[in-house]
Amino acid sequence: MIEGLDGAGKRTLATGLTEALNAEGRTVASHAFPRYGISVHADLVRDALYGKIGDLSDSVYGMAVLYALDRRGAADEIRKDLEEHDVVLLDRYVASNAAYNAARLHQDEHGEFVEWVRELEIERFGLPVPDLHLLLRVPVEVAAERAAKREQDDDARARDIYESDGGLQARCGVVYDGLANIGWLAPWQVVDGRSNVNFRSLLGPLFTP
Ligand SMILES: Nc1ncnc2c1ncn2[C@@H]1O[C@H](COP(=O)(O)OP(=O)(O)OP(=O)(O)O)[C@@H](O)[C@H]1O
Ligand SMILES: Cc1cn([C@H]2C[C@H](O)[C@@H](COP(=O)(O)O)O2)c(=O)[nH]c1=O
Repeated sequence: MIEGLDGAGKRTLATGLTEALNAEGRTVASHAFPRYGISVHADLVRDALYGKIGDLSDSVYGMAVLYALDRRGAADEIRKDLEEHDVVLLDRYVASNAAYNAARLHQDEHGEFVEWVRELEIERFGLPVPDLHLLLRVPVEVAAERAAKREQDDDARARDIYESDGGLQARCGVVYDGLANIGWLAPWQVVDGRSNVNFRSLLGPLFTP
């Protein structure tokens, strides 16, 4: 699973890893969450993030359930991919829901919230437990600069309410670090994303989490 702040470079990392794995003769399946344009739940997430569904986005638990329903719809496909491919790369997964939405709550509520996300997505929805999280860590300012650059390259991609909230991104970075420290749900490997990532150096950890 590739995790990190908005604009951290997750999609770039997923592409680089896929190329490096293919060059080693490994087959790769990949998915990115939310699955905009693929799932009705993801499209509802997008509408909420752009303020098109009243005050739905104010509800931390409501948003988390929508993200989780999007993933639940992909569970069978992910399980099939796990059988048919050497590696399944997911650009955001359950940990995104824990990190981003915990970051919208008071710090005292974080522990209870991340446990609720685990219980909802893994136990009730039966989503596969990841083998490894790759946390692409970059300073918030760098992630924001990259997100802004990407916006210039693709003007159809305006910033959503999470992306435009620098405070949220900073708190989310702190929650991610906490999840990585306790090895939440699965092992975590922190990847320094400030400069170019050496994709080949990550192939070992992918097979020995
Ligand atoms: N290591 C890097 N150094 C410099 N620029 C980078 C690096 N990685 C990615 N970028 C650039 O930063 C921008 C955002 O990258 P990318 O789309 O991969 O991020 P992302 O984490 O998937 O974003 P989001 O979560 O918002 O979809 C792109 O313009 C990309 O080319
Ligand atoms: C999958 C997922 C995502 N989020 C948050 C993280 C981002 O700020 C937005 C949208 O994701 P994108 O990478 O910008 O397309 O949603 C979340 O809170 N919970 C999730 O499960």
